[in-house]
Amino acid sequence: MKTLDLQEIRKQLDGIDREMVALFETRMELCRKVAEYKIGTGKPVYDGEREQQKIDAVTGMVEGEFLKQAVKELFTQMMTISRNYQYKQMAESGFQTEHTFKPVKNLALAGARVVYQGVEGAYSHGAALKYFGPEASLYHVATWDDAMKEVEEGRADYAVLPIENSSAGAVTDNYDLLMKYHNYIAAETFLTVNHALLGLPNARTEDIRTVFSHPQALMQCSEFLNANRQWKQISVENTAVAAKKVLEEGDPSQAAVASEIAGELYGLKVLSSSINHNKNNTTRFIILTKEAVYREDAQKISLSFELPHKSGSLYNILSNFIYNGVNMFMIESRPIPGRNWEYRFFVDIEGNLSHASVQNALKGISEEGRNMRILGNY
Ligand SMILES: O=C(O)C(=O)C[C@]1(C(=O)O)C=C[C@@H](O)C=C1
Repeated sequence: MKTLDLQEIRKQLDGIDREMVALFETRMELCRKVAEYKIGTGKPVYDGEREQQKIDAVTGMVEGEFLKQAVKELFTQMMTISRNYQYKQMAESGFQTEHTFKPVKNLALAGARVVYQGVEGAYSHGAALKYFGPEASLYHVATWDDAMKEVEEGRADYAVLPIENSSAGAVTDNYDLLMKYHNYIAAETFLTVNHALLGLPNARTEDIRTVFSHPQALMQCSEFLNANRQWKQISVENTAVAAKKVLEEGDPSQAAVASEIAGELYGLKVLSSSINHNKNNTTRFIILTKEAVYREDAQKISLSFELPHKSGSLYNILSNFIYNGVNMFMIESRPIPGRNWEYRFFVDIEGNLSHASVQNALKGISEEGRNMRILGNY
Protein backbone atom coordinates (compact mmCIF):
# COMPACT_ATOMS: atom_id res chain seq x y z
CA MET A 1 0.00 0.00 0.00
CA LYS A 2 1.27 3.43 -0.87
CA THR A 3 2.03 5.50 2.25
CA LEU A 4 0.32 8.88 2.28
CA ASP A 5 2.53 11.90 2.79
CA LEU A 6 1.97 14.14 5.82
CA GLN A 7 0.37 16.93 3.81
CA GLU A 8 -2.16 14.52 2.41
CA ILE A 9 -3.02 12.99 5.83
CA ARG A 10 -3.46 16.47 7.31
CA LYS A 11 -5.78 17.43 4.49
CA GLN A 12 -7.96 14.43 5.31
CA LEU A 13 -7.88 15.25 9.04
CA ASP A 14 -8.95 18.82 8.23
CA GLY A 15 -11.93 17.48 6.34
CA ILE A 16 -12.97 15.17 9.17
CA ASP A 17 -12.55 17.93 11.78
CA ARG A 18 -14.73 20.26 9.72
CA GLU A 19 -17.47 17.64 9.72
CA MET A 20 -17.01 17.00 13.45
CA VAL A 21 -17.29 20.71 14.29
CA ALA A 22 -20.43 21.03 12.18
CA LEU A 23 -21.97 18.00 13.94
CA PHE A 24 -20.91 19.35 17.31
CA GLU A 25 -22.63 22.63 16.49
CA THR A 26 -25.81 20.78 15.59
CA ARG A 27 -25.54 18.73 18.80
CA MET A 28 -25.21 21.92 20.85
CA GLU A 29 -28.20 23.44 19.09
CA LEU A 30 -30.26 20.40 20.14
CA CYS A 31 -28.95 20.77 23.70
CA ARG A 32 -30.16 24.38 23.63
CA LYS A 33 -33.64 23.06 22.86
CA VAL A 34 -33.31 20.54 25.71
CA ALA A 35 -32.47 23.47 28.00
CA GLU A 36 -35.58 25.37 26.89
CA TYR A 37 -37.65 22.30 27.68
CA LYS A 38 -35.99 21.92 31.08
CA ILE A 39 -36.44 25.59 31.96
CA GLY A 40 -40.12 25.26 31.02
CA THR A 41 -40.71 22.09 33.03
CA GLY A 42 -38.33 22.73 35.97
CA LYS A 43 -36.40 19.52 35.26
CA PRO A 44 -32.76 19.49 36.38
CA VAL A 45 -30.09 19.77 33.69
CA TYR A 46 -28.09 16.83 34.94
CA ASP A 47 -29.52 13.39 34.17
CA GLY A 48 -27.02 10.80 35.37
CA GLU A 49 -29.02 7.84 34.08
CA ARG A 50 -29.23 9.23 30.56
CA GLU A 51 -25.50 10.00 30.60
CA GLN A 52 -24.69 6.43 31.64
CA GLN A 53 -26.90 5.04 28.85
CA LYS A 54 -25.15 7.32 26.37
CA ILE A 55 -21.69 6.19 27.51
CA ASP A 56 -22.72 2.52 27.29
CA ALA A 57 -24.15 3.05 23.81
CA VAL A 58 -21.18 4.89 22.32
CA THR A 59 -18.54 2.64 23.86
CA GLY A 60 -20.46 -0.31 22.41
CA MET A 61 -19.96 1.15 18.94
CA VAL A 62 -16.16 0.69 18.93
CA GLU A 63 -13.81 -2.26 19.36
CA GLY A 64 -10.84 -2.52 21.71
CA GLU A 65 -10.16 -1.14 25.21
CA PHE A 66 -8.19 1.89 24.03
CA LEU A 67 -10.94 3.18 21.75
CA LYS A 68 -13.68 2.37 24.27
CA GLN A 69 -11.89 4.48 26.91
CA ALA A 70 -11.23 7.26 24.40
CA VAL A 71 -14.87 7.43 23.29
CA LYS A 72 -15.98 7.41 26.91
CA GLU A 73 -13.76 10.40 27.72
CA LEU A 74 -14.82 12.24 24.59
CA PHE A 75 -18.54 11.90 25.34
CA THR A 76 -18.12 12.63 29.04
CA GLN A 77 -16.49 15.92 28.06
CA MET A 78 -19.12 16.69 25.44
CA MET A 79 -21.94 16.15 27.92
CA THR A 80 -20.15 18.33 30.48
CA ILE A 81 -19.89 21.11 27.91
CA SER A 82 -23.54 20.56 27.05
CA ARG A 83 -24.56 20.86 30.71
CA ASN A 84 -22.59 24.05 31.20
CA TYR A 85 -24.17 25.49 28.06
CA GLN A 86 -27.57 24.68 29.52
CA TYR A 87 -26.72 26.23 32.91
CA LYS A 88 -25.62 29.37 31.07
CA GLN A 89 -28.98 29.55 29.31
CA MET A 90 -30.77 29.07 32.61
CA ALA A 91 -28.84 31.98 34.12
CA GLU A 92 -29.68 34.14 31.10
CA SER A 93 -33.37 33.34 31.48
CA GLY A 94 -33.22 34.66 35.05
CA PHE A 95 -32.87 31.32 36.83
CA GLN A 96 -30.77 31.76 39.98
CA THR A 97 -28.87 29.24 42.05
CA GLU A 98 -30.84 28.82 45.21
CA HIS A 99 -29.05 30.32 48.16
CA THR A 100 -30.12 32.36 51.14
CA PHE A 101 -27.16 34.75 51.23
CA LYS A 102 -27.89 38.47 51.33
CA PRO A 103 -25.46 41.07 50.01
CA VAL A 104 -24.46 43.82 52.45
CA LYS A 105 -22.27 46.91 52.04
CA ASN A 106 -20.36 46.19 55.24
CA LEU A 107 -20.47 43.64 58.01
CA ALA A 108 -22.04 44.82 61.26
CA LEU A 109 -18.96 45.08 63.46
CA ALA A 110 -19.94 47.82 65.96
CA GLY A 111 -20.46 46.39 69.42
CA ALA A 112 -19.89 42.84 68.15
CA ARG A 113 -19.43 40.03 70.67
CA VAL A 114 -16.49 37.95 69.46
CA VAL A 115 -15.48 34.51 70.68
CA TYR A 116 -12.17 32.69 70.15
CA GLN A 117 -10.78 29.42 71.42
CA GLY A 118 -8.05 29.20 74.02
CA VAL A 119 -6.88 31.73 76.53
CA GLU A 120 -5.62 35.30 76.27
CA GLY A 121 -2.38 35.43 74.35
CA ALA A 122 -3.34 32.55 72.03
CA TYR A 123 -2.84 33.22 68.34
CA SER A 124 -6.62 33.18 67.88
CA HIS A 125 -6.77 36.06 70.35
CA GLY A 126 -4.19 37.89 68.22
CA ALA A 127 -6.24 37.26 65.08
CA ALA A 128 -9.44 38.49 66.79
CA LEU A 129 -7.66 41.67 67.89
CA LYS A 130 -6.27 42.16 64.41
CA TYR A 131 -9.66 41.88 62.70
CA PHE A 132 -12.00 43.48 65.25
CA GLY A 133 -9.62 45.94 66.97
CA PRO A 134 -9.04 46.44 70.70
CA GLU A 135 -12.50 48.00 71.26
CA ALA A 136 -14.46 44.83 70.43
CA SER A 137 -15.79 42.73 73.27
CA LEU A 138 -13.74 39.56 73.03
CA TYR A 139 -14.08 36.43 75.14
CA HIS A 140 -12.72 32.91 74.97
CA VAL A 141 -13.97 29.34 75.33
CA ALA A 142 -12.16 26.03 75.79
CA THR A 143 -12.60 24.40 72.38
CA TRP A 144 -13.22 25.26 68.73
CA ASP A 145 -16.45 23.33 68.97
CA ASP A 146 -17.57 25.58 71.85
CA ALA A 147 -16.72 28.68 69.81
CA MET A 148 -18.93 27.47 66.93
CA LYS A 149 -21.73 26.69 69.39
CA GLU A 150 -21.53 30.20 70.88
CA VAL A 151 -22.26 31.64 67.43
CA GLU A 152 -24.91 29.12 66.45
CA GLU A 153 -26.79 29.63 69.71
CA GLY A 154 -26.54 33.41 69.42
CA ARG A 155 -24.33 34.23 72.42
CA ALA A 156 -21.60 35.55 70.13
CA ASP A 157 -21.94 37.46 66.85
CA TYR A 158 -18.66 36.17 65.47
CA ALA A 159 -16.15 33.36 66.09
CA VAL A 160 -12.51 33.44 65.01
CA LEU A 161 -11.09 30.06 63.99
CA PRO A 162 -7.76 29.06 62.40
CA ILE A 163 -8.33 27.16 59.16
CA GLU A 164 -4.97 26.90 57.41
CA ASN A 165 -1.29 27.42 58.15
CA SER A 166 1.26 28.16 55.46
CA SER A 167 3.66 25.46 56.68
CA ALA A 168 1.51 22.85 58.47
CA GLY A 169 -1.49 22.98 56.10
CA ALA A 170 -5.18 22.65 56.89
CA VAL A 171 -6.59 22.72 60.40
CA THR A 172 -8.69 19.67 59.60
CA ASP A 173 -10.82 19.69 62.78
CA ASN A 174 -12.20 23.06 61.80
CA TYR A 175 -13.22 21.84 58.35
CA ASP A 176 -15.27 19.18 60.13
CA LEU A 177 -16.83 21.85 62.38
CA LEU A 178 -17.90 23.81 59.30
CA MET A 179 -20.08 20.77 58.54
CA LYS A 180 -21.28 20.18 62.07
CA TYR A 181 -22.58 23.74 62.54
CA HIS A 182 -24.51 25.99 60.21
CA ASN A 183 -22.39 29.10 60.59
CA TYR A 184 -21.06 31.04 57.61
CA ILE A 185 -17.67 32.46 56.79
CA ALA A 186 -18.05 36.25 56.62
CA ALA A 187 -14.40 37.28 56.47
CA GLU A 188 -10.83 36.09 56.85
CA THR A 189 -7.68 37.51 58.38
CA PHE A 190 -4.04 36.48 58.19
CA LEU A 191 -1.63 36.46 61.11
CA THR A 192 2.12 35.98 60.89
CA VAL A 193 2.95 33.37 63.46
CA ASN A 194 6.30 33.55 65.21
CA HIS A 195 6.93 30.99 67.92
CA ALA A 196 9.40 31.36 70.79
CA LEU A 197 10.71 28.83 73.29
CA LEU A 198 9.54 30.15 76.66
CA GLY A 199 10.61 29.09 80.15
CA LEU A 200 10.33 30.26 83.74
CA PRO A 201 12.40 33.34 84.64
CA ASN A 202 15.03 31.05 86.27
CA ALA A 203 15.03 28.45 83.46
CA ARG A 204 18.15 27.65 81.38
CA THR A 205 17.95 26.07 77.91
CA GLU A 206 20.42 23.34 78.92
CA ASP A 207 18.09 22.20 81.74
CA ILE A 208 14.95 21.85 79.58
CA ARG A 209 13.46 18.32 79.54
CA THR A 210 9.83 18.84 78.44
CA VAL A 211 8.27 21.13 75.83
CA PHE A 212 4.51 21.80 75.66
CA SER A 213 2.58 23.25 72.74
CA HIS A 214 -0.19 22.75 70.24
CA PRO A 215 0.68 19.93 67.77
CA GLN A 216 0.69 22.36 64.82
CA ALA A 217 3.18 24.62 66.59
CA LEU A 218 5.38 21.62 67.46
CA MET A 219 5.28 20.69 63.78
CA GLN A 220 6.13 24.22 62.66
CA CYS A 221 9.21 24.18 64.95
CA SER A 222 10.18 20.54 64.33
CA GLU A 223 13.63 21.36 62.93
CA PHE A 224 14.57 23.33 66.05
CA LEU A 225 12.95 20.88 68.49
CA ASN A 226 14.27 17.72 66.86
CA ALA A 227 17.81 19.07 67.13
CA ASN A 228 17.29 18.58 70.89
CA ARG A 229 16.32 14.93 70.91
CA GLN A 230 16.33 14.69 74.72
CA TRP A 231 13.31 17.06 74.94
CA LYS A 232 10.01 15.33 75.40
CA GLN A 233 7.35 17.03 73.24
CA ILE A 234 3.84 17.09 74.71
CA SER A 235 0.72 18.32 72.88
CA VAL A 236 -1.78 20.56 74.65
CA GLU A 237 -4.90 22.43 73.40
CA ASN A 238 -3.10 25.56 72.29
CA THR A 239 0.09 27.53 72.61
CA ALA A 240 -1.13 29.89 75.34
CA VAL A 241 -2.33 26.94 77.44
CA ALA A 242 1.23 25.61 77.16
CA ALA A 243 2.65 28.91 78.44
CA LYS A 244 0.14 29.00 81.31
CA LYS A 245 0.98 25.43 82.25
CA VAL A 246 4.71 26.19 82.44
CA LEU A 247 3.99 29.15 84.75
CA GLU A 248 1.57 27.23 86.97
CA GLU A 249 3.69 24.09 87.36
CA GLY A 250 6.76 26.18 88.25
CA ASP A 251 9.23 23.55 87.02
CA PRO A 252 12.30 25.16 85.34
CA SER A 253 12.87 22.03 83.23
CA GLN A 254 9.60 22.71 81.38
CA ALA A 255 9.22 25.03 78.40
CA ALA A 256 6.43 26.13 76.06
CA VAL A 257 6.34 26.93 72.37
CA ALA A 258 4.13 30.01 72.09
CA SER A 259 4.13 33.64 71.01
CA GLU A 260 6.33 36.19 72.78
CA ILE A 261 3.08 38.01 73.65
CA ALA A 262 1.90 34.92 75.53
CA GLY A 263 5.31 34.89 77.24
CA GLU A 264 4.82 38.46 78.44
CA LEU A 265 1.26 37.74 79.56
CA TYR A 266 2.35 34.76 81.70
CA GLY A 267 5.65 36.22 82.88
CA LEU A 268 7.86 33.74 81.02
CA LYS A 269 11.35 34.30 79.66
CA VAL A 270 12.25 33.95 75.98
CA LEU A 271 14.85 31.17 75.79
CA SER A 272 14.94 31.25 71.96
CA SER A 273 12.97 33.50 69.66
CA SER A 274 11.58 32.77 66.19
CA ILE A 275 12.16 29.01 66.32
CA ASN A 276 9.73 28.16 63.48
CA HIS A 277 11.64 27.04 60.37
CA ASN A 278 9.42 28.87 57.90
CA LYS A 279 9.96 32.53 58.74
CA ASN A 280 6.89 33.54 56.72
CA ASN A 281 4.80 31.20 58.82
CA THR A 282 1.28 32.59 58.47
CA THR A 283 -2.08 31.34 59.68
CA ARG A 284 -5.33 32.12 57.94
CA PHE A 285 -8.25 32.62 60.32
CA ILE A 286 -11.90 32.63 59.31
CA ILE A 287 -14.53 34.83 60.90
CA LEU A 288 -17.83 33.00 61.29
CA THR A 289 -21.34 34.30 61.80
CA LYS A 290 -24.84 32.90 61.94
CA GLU A 291 -26.17 35.32 59.31
CA ALA A 292 -25.89 34.26 55.68
CA VAL A 293 -24.51 37.57 54.44
CA TYR A 294 -21.73 38.55 52.09
CA ARG A 295 -20.09 41.85 51.35
CA GLU A 296 -20.96 43.24 47.93
CA ASP A 297 -17.25 43.42 47.12
CA ALA A 298 -16.50 39.85 48.34
CA GLN A 299 -13.98 38.04 46.15
CA LYS A 300 -13.75 34.53 47.49
CA ILE A 301 -16.31 31.74 47.93
CA SER A 302 -15.87 28.63 50.07
CA LEU A 303 -18.03 25.62 49.37
CA SER A 304 -18.24 21.95 50.17
CA PHE A 305 -19.70 18.98 48.33
CA GLU A 306 -19.54 15.21 48.37
CA LEU A 307 -18.72 12.86 45.53
CA PRO A 308 -19.28 9.16 44.95
CA HIS A 309 -16.25 6.85 44.99
CA LYS A 310 -16.18 6.63 41.20
CA SER A 311 -13.46 7.11 38.64
CA GLY A 312 -13.44 10.64 37.22
CA SER A 313 -16.06 12.12 39.56
CA LEU A 314 -13.76 14.87 40.87
CA TYR A 315 -12.38 15.58 37.40
CA ASN A 316 -15.90 15.94 36.01
CA ILE A 317 -17.22 18.14 38.76
CA LEU A 318 -14.25 20.50 38.52
CA SER A 319 -15.06 21.06 34.85
CA ASN A 320 -17.90 23.27 36.11
CA PHE A 321 -15.22 25.76 37.09
CA ILE A 322 -13.19 25.36 33.91
CA TYR A 323 -16.08 25.89 31.49
CA ASN A 324 -17.32 28.90 33.43
CA GLY A 325 -13.87 30.49 33.66
CA VAL A 326 -13.90 30.36 37.47
CA ASN A 327 -10.50 30.31 39.17
CA MET A 328 -9.99 27.80 41.98
CA PHE A 329 -7.71 28.81 44.87
CA MET A 330 -7.71 25.74 47.05
CA ILE A 331 -9.06 22.21 47.37
CA GLU A 332 -9.03 20.06 50.48
CA SER A 333 -10.67 16.71 51.15
CA ARG A 334 -11.92 15.10 54.35
CA PRO A 335 -13.26 11.57 54.81
CA ILE A 336 -17.04 11.37 55.27
CA PRO A 337 -17.72 9.77 58.67
CA GLY A 338 -19.28 6.32 58.34
CA ARG A 339 -18.70 6.06 54.57
CA ASN A 340 -15.29 4.50 53.98
CA TRP A 341 -13.30 5.90 51.04
CA GLU A 342 -15.85 8.55 50.22
CA TYR A 343 -14.80 12.14 50.55
CA ARG A 344 -16.19 15.57 51.15
CA PHE A 345 -14.37 18.29 49.24
CA PHE A 346 -13.80 21.83 50.39
CA VAL A 347 -13.06 24.27 47.60
CA ASP A 348 -12.26 27.98 47.58
CA ILE A 349 -12.97 29.80 44.32
CA GLU A 350 -12.56 33.36 43.14
CA GLY A 351 -15.76 35.35 42.69
CA ASN A 352 -18.96 36.77 44.07
CA LEU A 353 -22.35 35.09 44.45
CA SER A 354 -23.86 37.75 42.21
CA HIS A 355 -21.69 36.75 39.19
CA ALA A 356 -23.44 34.71 36.49
CA SER A 357 -20.29 32.58 35.94
CA VAL A 358 -20.26 31.63 39.63
CA GLN A 359 -23.98 30.88 39.62
CA ASN A 360 -23.56 28.59 36.62
CA ALA A 361 -20.68 26.72 38.23
CA LEU A 362 -22.57 26.33 41.52
CA LYS A 363 -25.71 25.17 39.75
CA GLY A 364 -23.70 22.43 38.03
CA ILE A 365 -22.00 21.34 41.24
CA SER A 366 -25.23 21.26 43.22
CA GLU A 367 -26.83 19.03 40.59
CA GLU A 368 -23.90 16.75 39.91
CA GLY A 369 -22.42 16.47 43.39
CA ARG A 370 -24.13 15.67 46.66
CA ASN A 371 -24.93 17.99 49.58
CA MET A 372 -23.31 21.10 48.16
CA ARG A 373 -23.08 23.87 50.74
CA ILE A 374 -21.97 27.44 50.24
CA LEU A 375 -19.92 28.12 53.34
CA GLY A 376 -19.39 31.81 52.70
CA ASN A 377 -18.53 34.59 50.28
CA TYR A 378 -16.00 37.02 51.72
O1 LIG B 1 -30.60 14.52 27.37
C1 LIG B 1 -30.54 15.48 28.14
O2 LIG B 1 -31.35 15.65 29.08
C2 LIG B 1 -29.48 16.49 27.95
O3 LIG B 1 -29.51 17.51 28.62
C3 LIG B 1 -28.37 16.22 27.01
C4 LIG B 1 -27.16 15.60 27.70
C5 LIG B 1 -26.16 15.33 26.51
O4 LIG B 1 -25.34 16.20 26.25
O5 LIG B 1 -26.27 14.28 25.93
C6 LIG B 1 -26.62 16.59 28.67
C7 LIG B 1 -26.89 16.54 30.01
C8 LIG B 1 -27.62 15.46 30.63
O6 LIG B 1 -27.06 15.10 31.86
C9 LIG B 1 -27.78 14.31 29.76
C10 LIG B 1 -27.53 14.37 28.40
